[in-house]
Amino acid sequence: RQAAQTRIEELRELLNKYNYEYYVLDRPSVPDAEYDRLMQELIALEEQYPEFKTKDSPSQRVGGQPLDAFQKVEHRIPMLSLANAFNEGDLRDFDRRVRQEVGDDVTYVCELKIDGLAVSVRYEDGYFVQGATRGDGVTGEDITENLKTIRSLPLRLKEAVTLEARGEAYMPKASFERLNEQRKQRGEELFANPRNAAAGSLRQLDPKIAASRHLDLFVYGLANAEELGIDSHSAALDYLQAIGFKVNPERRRCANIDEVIRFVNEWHEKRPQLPYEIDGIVIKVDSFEQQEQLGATAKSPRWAIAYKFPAEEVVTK
Ligand SMILES: Cc1ccc(Cn2cc(C(N)=O)ccc2=O)c(C)c1
Repeated sequence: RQAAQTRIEELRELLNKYNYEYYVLDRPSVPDAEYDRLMQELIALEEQYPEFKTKDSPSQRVGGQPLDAFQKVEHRIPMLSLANAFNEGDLRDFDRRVRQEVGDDVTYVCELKIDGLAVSVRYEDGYFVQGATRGDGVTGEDITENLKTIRSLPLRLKEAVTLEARGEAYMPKASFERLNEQRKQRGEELFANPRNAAAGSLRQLDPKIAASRHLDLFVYGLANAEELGIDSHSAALDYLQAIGFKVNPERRRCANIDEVIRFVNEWHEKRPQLPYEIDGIVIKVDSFEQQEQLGATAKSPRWAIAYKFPAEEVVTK
């Protein structure tokens, strides 16, 4: 019995590591069959010794019983929405307003705006405890069970830290094409785009359906960064990556708005090459002190803006 508990702990650590290598680093160190064999062993041992099953066990990712309804969740820190920019002039106006307030010594961070569903994920002592949709920014829906099926979401962080992260759950283009192909074969209604498919998948009460949709997640913010002594957005992103989250690598610190505009144009060009859809670029003032100085309107922060790409010309096949 003691041997079983030790073996279960060993398998749990090993499989969590393999998940991280495969889904976060995109660099598996073992063949899929090896992963599968070990997962089957863990599931069998947890069946035999349920008392040794823990909430960070990778066996929790295949989806449990369907829920009757989603519970409501109040976001301790509201999830703000971003004002939009549609052209270079809007970006220069944003930059002028920022520099009028905080002076010319300002650094921006540019990130790809993933076209998915904004979610909030809470961890206590390093363990994933709850995940919710954005909802209206203050009240969202508890989709913890569905988020557990996203393999790149760590069930346990590399540090025993209590935090709330924000991210975008999305469906990669390849998963979207495969899913619509399947639905077409079954004569079911097709999803219009990956964003709708991701939203529809996370709104399923049955987590086994969410698990079958191959969703993914990029984490892009830390709601309680300052509690953790972090002083800039770029430092928050590096920290999130270091403790085990999947953070989008195509981020860049820019010393001025001209560099921001170069980044925006570069990714407008390169957008079709990405394995996921983006609908623009998010630009944030990097320093939290300067973010504080700029503050927020009732709806959105004055220290960030979302540059929206024109809707991609859909080539109807
Ligand atoms: C049968 C089977 C098992 C696992 C996987 C994918 N995969 C692989 C690994 C791995 N190699 O470290 C880790 C997690 C995981 O989900 C596939 C595609 C098929």
